[in-house]
Amino acid sequence: MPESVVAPFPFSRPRRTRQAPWIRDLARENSVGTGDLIWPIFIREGADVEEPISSMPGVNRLSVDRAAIAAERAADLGIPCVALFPNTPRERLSEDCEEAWNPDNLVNTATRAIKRMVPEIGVMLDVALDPYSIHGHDGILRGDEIVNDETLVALEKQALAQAEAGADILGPSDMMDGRIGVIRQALESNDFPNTIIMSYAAKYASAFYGPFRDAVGASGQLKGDKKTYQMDPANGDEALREVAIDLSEGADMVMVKPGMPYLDVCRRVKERFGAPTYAYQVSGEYAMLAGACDNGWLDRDRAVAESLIAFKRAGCDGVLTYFAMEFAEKMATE
Ligand SMILES: NCc1[nH]cc(CCC(=O)O)c1CC(=O)O
Repeated sequence: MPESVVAPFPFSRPRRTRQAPWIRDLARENSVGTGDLIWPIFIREGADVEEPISSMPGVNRLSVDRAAIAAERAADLGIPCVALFPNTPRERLSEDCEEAWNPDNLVNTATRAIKRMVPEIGVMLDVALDPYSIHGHDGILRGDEIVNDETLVALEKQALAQAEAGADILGPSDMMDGRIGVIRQALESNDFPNTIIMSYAAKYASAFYGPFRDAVGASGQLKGDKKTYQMDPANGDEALREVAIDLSEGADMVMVKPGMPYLDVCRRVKERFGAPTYAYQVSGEYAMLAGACDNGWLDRDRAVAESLIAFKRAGCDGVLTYFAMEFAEKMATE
């Protein structure tokens, strides 16, 4: 930040540059557009279905065909990328999570369907085992431990199946140690040199993921918490170490998650590394805002826009947000 030189009042009157829309436009430091957004979509089984998620009013689980149509609409509105999350049928959950590397699982099938219908939109997939495990954890459970290195073997298989299906960005969201290096090595050795890795680098053990676990059907199962692998919300320096590790292992882009309660972390990450930096405005943040808006306590359009510009102001290059479509639709009509 350049040191600001400010004249004493009345020579300095900050209100001069706020007096009318044209001068506010001219003085504005940041902007957020549809090109900054990644839209997360929940995928479910079946055909021609859209199923509401009660803890995320306004968000639906879509069948693969509906997801492809939605992705086409997103592309038309200028959204560059969608992120897909599966609501895996119960009978496909297991201890070993082999559904995660099934080439025909929900997200891989949806990726192929979207890439066929809308080749110009980016598709991002989460690399993590929680939507496939019977216990809802992001790794393999042995006794009461989430075992790191055995999980890496599973994540590698999952990542390769996703790259094979045509995913453009892989988003390891599991917080195992060493996973970026393993996945990058596997991609290089298997002729996927262009697959992008957006690492969930600073991912906190947060209360704000509750509605997501509902959406993917993992809330019932989860035993205990994720504190042995996700970060302590009290820590900031540790986030910088996590980001440093992931970049040094070959991540192209990094993410901070959740978003709004961690804007300080976004700022520090961007300033320290200058890498492409993203925030995930997570399900609980969506639920909080949507709930207040639905009750008439907040003006939805304004609250959503303000929440998104905050990420840009904090230094993020983009945001994963469940508000992406409504924001894009609003922008298109303005
Ligand atoms: N590893 C899975 C994953 N990927 C994205 C989210 C949360 C997204 C959201 O809350 O919107 C989670 C949940 C978790 O870690 O428990």
